[in-house]
Amino acid sequence: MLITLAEPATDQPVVKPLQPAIEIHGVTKCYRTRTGDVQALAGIDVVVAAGEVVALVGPSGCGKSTLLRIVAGLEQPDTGDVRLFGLAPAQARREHRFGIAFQAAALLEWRDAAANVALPLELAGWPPAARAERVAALLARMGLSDAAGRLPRQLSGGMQQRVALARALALAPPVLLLDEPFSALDELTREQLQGELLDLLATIEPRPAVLLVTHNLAEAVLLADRVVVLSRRPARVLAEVVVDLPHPRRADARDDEQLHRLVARLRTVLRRDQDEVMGSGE
Ligand SMILES: Nc1ncnc2c1ncn2[C@@H]1O[C@H](COP(=O)(O)OP(=O)(O)OP(=O)(O)O)[C@@H](O)[C@H]1O
Repeated sequence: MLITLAEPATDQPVVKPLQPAIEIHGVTKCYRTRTGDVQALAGIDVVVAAGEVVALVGPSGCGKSTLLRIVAGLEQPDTGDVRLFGLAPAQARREHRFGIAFQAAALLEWRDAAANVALPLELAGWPPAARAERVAALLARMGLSDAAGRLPRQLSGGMQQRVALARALALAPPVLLLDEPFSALDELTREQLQGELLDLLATIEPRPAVLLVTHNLAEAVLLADRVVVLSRRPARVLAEVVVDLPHPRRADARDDEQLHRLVARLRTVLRRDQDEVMGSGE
């Protein structure tokens, strides 16, 4: 079944069909700390097409979240340029061009599930009746209708992440930024949510472009159309691997031999990078 989570927004400019969803060009970032400079990103170029799912993988601390935060306009790059459908991140945020979800669901603890999902709609000035209808549809889509009135602390970790995803999707953004959305969950719940995200992406029309940060290689391959492999810090792009598993994908594709082969390929790229560092005596 195809569902339309996209509400016709009156003030949303038309998106040109061939325009990339996300363009990251020559982005560098250095954090200045009391104990010295931390060079996080060393010239990153990544382009994500409309409707494409791209996973960013790399060693712990290499700069994946930094890059995602720069795309979201939460950090400024030192050099380089980021555009979402041609807009700078701050403008893209004002125009509700992206939704974002993090590892910790980051829900407002005093608001129930429905009110958390409603937040972006409130900020965008939706009238109460339209808001309520939209929130009910989103909660139903995430299997959370019975939990609408519960506070975050009354929800399991998986349910909290579902609420966070529903909130990120509330304004039907054409871009979804996901930073380790499932990594705080136990393995079974994580697999369950991966399956739900696959279903969601297969049924949302039009499909949003997704930039997904994960350190889990199997998750990257299962969910993404393309995996961008970042090096150890300062991060640069080591490889881009196209995931040619068929669509629509189901969660049981995780047992697919082709998936395992792709994971092995990613691991080889990362290991080679690691070995270079060891070889250089660092
Ligand atoms: N605000 C900050 N100030 C100083 N250093 C920072 C800041 N944010 C991140 N860093 C440093 O920048 C580097 C990249 O961090 P980042 O969180 O982007 O990596 P990551 O690849 O997402 O890590 P992980 O996989 O462990 O989540 C790390 O060395 C981190 O300690």
